[in-house]
Amino acid sequence: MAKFLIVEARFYDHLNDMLVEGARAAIKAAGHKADVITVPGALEIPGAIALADQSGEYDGYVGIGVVIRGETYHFEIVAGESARGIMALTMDGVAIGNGILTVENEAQALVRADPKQKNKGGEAAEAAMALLALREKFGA
Ligand SMILES: Nc1c(NC[C@H](O)[C@H](O)[C@H](O)CO)[nH]c(=O)[nH]c1=O
Ligand SMILES: CC(=O)[C@@H](O)COP(=O)(O)O
Repeated sequence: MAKFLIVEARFYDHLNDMLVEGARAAIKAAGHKADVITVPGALEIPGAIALADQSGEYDGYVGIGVVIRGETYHFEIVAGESARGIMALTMDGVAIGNGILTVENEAQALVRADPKQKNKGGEAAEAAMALLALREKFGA
């Protein structure tokens, strides 16, 4: 059994509830355990994962969040830099699934957050578990 940490940026409660539900369900269905911590926004997710990984307490991570485009360039920064930070950690061998929605509007987010529709939270958890399985396969 592996232990995962779901790191959620709780910007939109109703959307995060669905994303975390999907991630938890996928992890439980695979026979693993999950804890959840909350950070202010998506930009804090990579740093929180890096800090948690230093503890050695977790085998893998799922980043959960919702970034909805506003009026300024900030969307590109939040969406792009949170993804880049997660990618940098995965390239360093940390098993992370990216469940941060980067969307134009709430309607797009609802479809992707809903476990009964696109279930992006569950999808991200599956990705984290797949990377952990590769780590174990390659003895990393
Ligand atoms: N606009 C959204 C943000 N913005 C906040 C940043 O993620 C960050 O917390 C802040 O810049 C302080 O470092 N975060 C989201 O997760 N979603 C958004 O739509
Ligand atoms: C994704 C964002 O940062 C966005 O919510 C911020 O909105 P705005 O660009 O209108 O300040």
